[in-house]
Amino acid sequence: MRWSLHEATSGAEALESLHSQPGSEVLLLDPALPDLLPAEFCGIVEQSFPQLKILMMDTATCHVLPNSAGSPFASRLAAALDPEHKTQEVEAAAKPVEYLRYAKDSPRLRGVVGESPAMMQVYAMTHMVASRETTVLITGESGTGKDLIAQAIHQISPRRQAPFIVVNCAAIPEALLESELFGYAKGAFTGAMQSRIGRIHAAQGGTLFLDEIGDMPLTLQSKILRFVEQGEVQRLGSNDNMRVDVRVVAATNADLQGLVKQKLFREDLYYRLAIFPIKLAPLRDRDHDVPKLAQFFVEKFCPGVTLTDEAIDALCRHKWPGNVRELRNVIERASIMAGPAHELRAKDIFL
Ligand SMILES: Nc1ncnc2c1ncn2[C@@H]1O[C@H](COP(=O)(O)OP(=O)(O)OP(=O)(O)O)[C@@H](O)[C@H]1O
Repeated sequence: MRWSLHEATSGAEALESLHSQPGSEVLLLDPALPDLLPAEFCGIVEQSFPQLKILMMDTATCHVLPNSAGSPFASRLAAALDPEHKTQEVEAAAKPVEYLRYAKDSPRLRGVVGESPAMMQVYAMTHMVASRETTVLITGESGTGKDLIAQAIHQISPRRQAPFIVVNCAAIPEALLESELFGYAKGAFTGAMQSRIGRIHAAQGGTLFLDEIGDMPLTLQSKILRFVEQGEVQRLGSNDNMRVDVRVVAATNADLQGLVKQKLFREDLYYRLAIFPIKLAPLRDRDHDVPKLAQFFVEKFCPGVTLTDEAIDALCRHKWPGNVRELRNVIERASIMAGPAHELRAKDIFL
């Protein structure tokens, strides 16, 4: 049987390589990564590539560490790699226990509520990536908080003093999106009386948040790829390439991989954006967060008012197809329905 082998010199490079080689089976990890803690790295791999078996190398001895393989193939490889055959009987998969501990201790993000394991992992990953230049792709259903996490990444990054520019790719008509993003030179089209910089330029030194990236027209994607990869932008109607220093965070609720398969989204752009994916779970899968979130929104819309136990029960029973946004709207409405009362009751809540 032939194997193909891909080498990476950093955690980010390894993640990029894994994304571009779907179906990879085994990862041989030298834990001395230059950019990520091994526990961080294992946590990301666990989330994005649950099928992948990790073999951890002991850098000093070049042995594969015991208990680090989880499939017959991984065990065979471990045995073949380990001259003293120390790992022939290894069984358990490399569970990122250390990583989960790290996630539990991770500081919260300002204005972001939730203590479910899924949110703790989001906090850990946000803190991990914020200080770097890495492109981040935030995924999750509508209303799960992608926008909020994108802002948090910027707020705790070294770029926080510079602009955070949001472009909603679905909200800007296709014909205008290129000039909005890249700007235009005088005379580029009828009505272009003077040159204008685009939103990419406006984010100089800061972060550009490309929301609903799945709606980026195919015709513009190669230009976006060039900007993300090389930091170069070309204004509409101009041949000059201008260099920019902008970090990109993208978000989508679309199935980007599905769009790639349908040839509606460029594969190379997908892999470039998805170097560091952060996935937000739907609220129905983290229902422990519902009471805290509800209380948070009550404080926002009617400070000092409390939620009755029946109201909390009603909220916890709901499945929240619109996720946190729906919960926010329900509490806003309930706070109006309750009038001057000191508590929000189940009958004030319309689901
Ligand atoms: N964990 C959270 N804590 C506090 N507020 C939250 C949280 N998640 C979402 N929200 C709030 O819910 C609303 C929707 O969140 P947001 O706009 O970030 O979702 P989204 O995933 O970007 O949605 P869309 O895909 O529709 O753009 C916002 O008012 C946001 O502040």
